[in-house]
Amino acid sequence: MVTAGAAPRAPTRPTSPRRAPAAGTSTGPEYPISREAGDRPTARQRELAREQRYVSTLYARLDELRERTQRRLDEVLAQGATGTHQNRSERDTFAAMYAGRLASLWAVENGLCFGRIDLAPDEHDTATGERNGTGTPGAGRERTLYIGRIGLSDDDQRRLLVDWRAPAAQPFYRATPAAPMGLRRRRHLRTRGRRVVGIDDDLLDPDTLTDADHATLSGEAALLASLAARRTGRMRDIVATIQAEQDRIIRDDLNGVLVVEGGPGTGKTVVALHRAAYLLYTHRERLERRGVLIVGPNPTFLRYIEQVLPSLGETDVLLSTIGELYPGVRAEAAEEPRAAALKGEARMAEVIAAAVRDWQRMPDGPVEIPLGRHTLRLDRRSLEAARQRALRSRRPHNQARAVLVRHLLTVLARQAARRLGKGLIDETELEDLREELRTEPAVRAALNRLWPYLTPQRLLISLYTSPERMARAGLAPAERDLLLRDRPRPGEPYWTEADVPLLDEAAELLGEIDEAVLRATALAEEEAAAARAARDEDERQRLAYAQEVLELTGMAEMIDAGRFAARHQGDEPYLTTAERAAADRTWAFGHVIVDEAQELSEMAWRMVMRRCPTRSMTIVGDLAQTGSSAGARSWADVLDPYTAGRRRERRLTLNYRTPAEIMAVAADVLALVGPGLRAPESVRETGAVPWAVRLDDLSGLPEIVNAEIVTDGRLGVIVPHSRAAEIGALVAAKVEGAVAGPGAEALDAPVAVLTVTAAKGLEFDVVIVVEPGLILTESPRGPSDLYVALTRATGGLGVVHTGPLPPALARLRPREAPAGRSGPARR
Ligand SMILES: Nc1ncnc2c1ncn2[C@@H]1O[C@H](COP(=O)(O)OP(=O)(O)OP(=O)(O)O)[C@@H](O)[C@H]1O
Repeated sequence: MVTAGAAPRAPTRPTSPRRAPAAGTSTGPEYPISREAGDRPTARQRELAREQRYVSTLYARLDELRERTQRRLDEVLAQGATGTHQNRSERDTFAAMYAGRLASLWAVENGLCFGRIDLAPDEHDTATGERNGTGTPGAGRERTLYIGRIGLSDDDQRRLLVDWRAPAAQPFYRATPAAPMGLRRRRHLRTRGRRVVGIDDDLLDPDTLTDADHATLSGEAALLASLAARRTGRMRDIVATIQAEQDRIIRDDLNGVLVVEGGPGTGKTVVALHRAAYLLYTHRERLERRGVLIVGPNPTFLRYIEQVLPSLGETDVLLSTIGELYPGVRAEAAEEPRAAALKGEARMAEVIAAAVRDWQRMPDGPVEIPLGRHTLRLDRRSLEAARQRALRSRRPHNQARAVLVRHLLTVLARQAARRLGKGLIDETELEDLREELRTEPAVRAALNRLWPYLTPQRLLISLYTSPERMARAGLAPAERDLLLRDRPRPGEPYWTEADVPLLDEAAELLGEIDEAVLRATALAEEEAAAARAARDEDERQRLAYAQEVLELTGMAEMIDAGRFAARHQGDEPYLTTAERAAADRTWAFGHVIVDEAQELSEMAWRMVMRRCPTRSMTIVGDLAQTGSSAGARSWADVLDPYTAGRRRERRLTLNYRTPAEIMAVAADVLALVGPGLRAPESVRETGAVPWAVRLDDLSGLPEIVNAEIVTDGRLGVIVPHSRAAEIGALVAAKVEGAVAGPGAEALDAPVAVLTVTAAKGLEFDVVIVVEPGLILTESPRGPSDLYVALTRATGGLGVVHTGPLPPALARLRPREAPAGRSGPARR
């Protein structure tokens, strides 16, 4: 997995996941008849032992493949760094291939096999389109296929395990009693490490139930156990429990724009990630070459989801925020939401274009160039003619400069010839004179002033620091005030997330500058300092990554991290597609997935669409959760300009995260977002009633947080933006292990204090929302923000407030404040 703006991270060796206690039966919309397991323990144990034998065979095969791959890798590396360039590059390619394969084989250790389907006699061919399965062979008899994270076969090409993405596995996710797709039974295998610890069966043809079948019936147990499991701070894959409505989206066609809408917790993110894995599996060749990009709302969210794809065996996908999509720029500065909203408006494209044109204006009077005893002169007409030629070339600014320069050098050369007393000169003499003049410092300086080389950074800095330039680019006085800034100061972050699409837009209009020219025109001080800082950080991360990969693949003793990292850096076949794409602004991806897509501004969409000219995209979001004032109000508004109205829309309707008790509260807030909006239906209840505590002041908050901490789980304290620093400091000081603010640390901490923006897309076992009244009123999208905050919990929800409780939260059950903290709870 590669994260943009940072060096790629190595897939990590999975650790043992936390397992949920078995859950009881419930009736879900897509699930067939079910009964509680365990009433015939002996039959059940026999079944467990049978499955254990099979699963052990699979792990033995996995071990064998790992050993084999490791041996091949060792052989390639043992050849050493000798031979021709071609030999070396072939060896590197093989080494990369084996190292990648090895990483994938390690990544599937946990939950290697999680399911099995039994096909009714003679039905298997039509149901699966597959020639063979495993288990009992022979025509006219029941066939069994085991489903797992990857496909495995033995040395005679007999299939042992079917990859969950293969067509043969589809009935495992889609079959229902009404449409059994040839299945008699679907079995979920629960494993701990390599041990099979549980079996849950869905019988799709109840008429054929045998006595032994009764022992393992349990229906939705696998799903409910997974939903009730404690959160670890990292998203897990759901490969064992994908639901039918989700599976249809995961396996949807690669081409065209697919929009997936759904309320909070409906699995949009997790489905999008499984779709990426499915598409890579099904269209491997196309997508491996062009790559897959996943855009997420913030770096913390990307850390939250980054393990999902490696756990599905896919490590070569680029994860990026909008702010990280411009190579070499770190968008780390904060800015006022109003400024960000303005920068996000589509008309900024015209502003940037006007800002470029502003640099292409010619002076009103003539330009005089002293040259020894003579002075050459470019009059207004020649200047304008040169400019028109450059514009007519339709090349980007930095390339069109060559057209203008050539024209003006010709004018100057003719003039110089006349001054030197030469009459008509031929083409060769003219060329010689042009080249001579080109190297004259005075000529170069004059041409540079007329049409300078521009980097996107220089263009934007010159715009933001000059009200005159902003006015000429079409910005109104109030808008200029909003955007006006000082020049960058060394060591201080300058670029904001909303600047990135503008830099990208500018880069399109300006075009590349020759490397040599860039060096010669010496970057501005601050740009050079920023570039150096970025390079040092990249270097540090690259080394850390290299070390991780080497350890993972057992190569650490054969090659040092520095050399490995250097090889990654160069233009070597060793670079993965995602790594190459991350470094190339103009890379066109084979498929782009945008998560929390409602947050993207119009300018951000322009940038994302440039990365995906084929428009093979999955767009995932919920308009009711839009928090950014630059975000979307309708999909048609943001997508029609690029898709000509052609897009497929799918809806997810069930909420797997938030229990019904919490959704009832959230639904009242959703009504404030828009009348008629419907919250998704929760698949479970917990019996825990959401509560509210009123305090006189927030000094009592840490005590409440301490009382709610979940053993081995995660608690999120969600706070208003304007009070984030103060409340974060208070909780971090008084609650052990609490972390204030976003970042990987917040994900790993037992308690994280976050704003709604930072908590977007995340989830916690328990959530405490602080000062909901302020969250509602402090931004124009306040109701959406509060809706997002309330729907982050998988278990408990509490609200702590000092002012009156907003009427929309009337369903919360009032709770006593801790003794001495305030009087009795009141509304
Ligand atoms: N089929 C499933 N099996 C097990 N868990 C699931 C399933 N579908 C979703 N979940 C779980 O539900 C939770 C919510 O999923 P996810 O974060 O993808 O939802 P979302 O629609 O993106 O939510 P939001 O819009 O609020 O960010 C996650 O913990 C996810 O693992």
